[in-house]
Amino acid sequence: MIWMIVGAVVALWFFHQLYWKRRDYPPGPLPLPLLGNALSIVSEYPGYAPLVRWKEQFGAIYTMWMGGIPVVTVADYDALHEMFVQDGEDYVDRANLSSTFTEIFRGGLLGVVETSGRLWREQRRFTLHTLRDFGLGKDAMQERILDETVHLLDLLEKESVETGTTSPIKHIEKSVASVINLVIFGYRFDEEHEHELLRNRELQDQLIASSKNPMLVLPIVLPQAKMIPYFNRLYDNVIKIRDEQFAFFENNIEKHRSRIDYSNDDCDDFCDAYLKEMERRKDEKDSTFHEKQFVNLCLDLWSAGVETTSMTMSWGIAQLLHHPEVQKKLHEEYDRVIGSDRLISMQDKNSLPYTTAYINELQRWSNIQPLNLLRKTTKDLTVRGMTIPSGTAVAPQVSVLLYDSEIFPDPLSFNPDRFIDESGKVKTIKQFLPFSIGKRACLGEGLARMELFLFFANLVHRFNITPKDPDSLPSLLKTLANVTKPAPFEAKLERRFAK
Ligand code: HEM
Repeated sequence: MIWMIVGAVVALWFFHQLYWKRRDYPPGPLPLPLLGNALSIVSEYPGYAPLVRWKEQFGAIYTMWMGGIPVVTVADYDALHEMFVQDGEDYVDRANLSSTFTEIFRGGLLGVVETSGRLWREQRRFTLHTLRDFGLGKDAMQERILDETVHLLDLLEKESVETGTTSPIKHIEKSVASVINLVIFGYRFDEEHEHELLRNRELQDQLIASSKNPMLVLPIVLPQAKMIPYFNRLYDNVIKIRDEQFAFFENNIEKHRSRIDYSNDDCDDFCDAYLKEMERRKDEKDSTFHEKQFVNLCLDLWSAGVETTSMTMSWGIAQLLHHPEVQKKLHEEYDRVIGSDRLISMQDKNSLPYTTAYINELQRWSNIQPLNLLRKTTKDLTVRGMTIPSGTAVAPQVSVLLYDSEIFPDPLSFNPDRFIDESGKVKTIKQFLPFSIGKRACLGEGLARMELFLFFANLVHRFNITPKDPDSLPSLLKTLANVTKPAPFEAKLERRFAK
């Protein structure tokens, strides 16, 4: 008798796992109990292969399961446009899969990456508008980025001359972090301030190491566990790291506050602009502009902006070492169009189509976010005859488009010419969407595009870049991280023009 009951329970459980819980969503790969389809992604890291395979099997819209959570995945251009542009408001909210973690680490649903509703709208609009006023895409921003680019090139050259080679990744990360810090707080990580960046990096590493301990989940989901000293120590350690990370932003905000002049509208940086907006709205009921929100917004601009941009740049140097023929074509373009050792600026961009094609191909090939951030449906929907309930997590999986062999034949090979048309101009390919699509598309796209262009155009214009050892080129394997990351490598730089 007991075995019949056990058998019935097991059968019911399988019926629920394999059919019942999946019946309201678009079809997709069979999820494993508890793990969902996460194992396929992890075992075929960074996950492009299963995502592409499932598209071929189930079509443009399919459901994959991350643990017990269904994620409706959208993986073709027409469907992305239909859903995220034409019906953008239906998918405008962010899915938050771990609200308890957010509450503890951020002090609430704050910032811009994880938020939704009025707070997100006001903060995103203000941030985009303010970055534009500071010259995102205009001269003031270009001046800052060019200045930082020159610092970076000098540093790479100095190391290469002194030691014979340079290890570019760590210098690139510092430079990209300096640009974000210049925009937010008005200073770069020069010798006086470098220790702040180093400490931030240490804290980030410690946070990642602590969150790998599965025991940490207990005091987070069950506060009473903090009465046991071991769990209390684990929890306290994470809170200490968070507080020190926030203190970096809070100290900078305090310094700005102590010297700000609220009587005029001029702003030196984003922090000035934010504090003035806070002051303007101080009598507003439920204003979304307050210090805790600002600290979280700074954290978001840092975490969304630094790794993405610096890893794309690092992949770019690795690919130049693998493809001397690409470097040769870039040099020919600079010799023909620029014709001297002057700095290249955004004004030159339209005359340098091969440089743009190279950067496009770099972003396509490096495909740095295999799994995109998740959005959430704001109501019950029917798309192409399939139902998607309100509140379902939805992923605009642009990484699948970047590796679609019908749009980009032989997608894993690196070939900038695929972005050049018959007349030698840059080819627009609508499926090329590295910054995603719709209302939640990347907020830093303008800044990132400018950084990538100014960095690569000036780097390749100034130097011949060769491998340390021609028989041992950098690995192109993507290592496990938030975004796809190259393993450390070295390169030799030689000036193309005498000093
Ligand atoms: C090569 C560089 C970059 C790439 C490839 C990239 C890509 C992306 C992608 C794919 C998203 C997700 C959009 C979605 O939900 O579908 C995103 C969001 C975001 N990015 Fe970027 N990004 C880059 C650089 C930057 C920079 C430099 C900043 C900041 C200064 C930034 C700030 C953000 C923010 C704040 C969001 C969240 C937007 C929102 O939820 O409204 N990103 N980015």
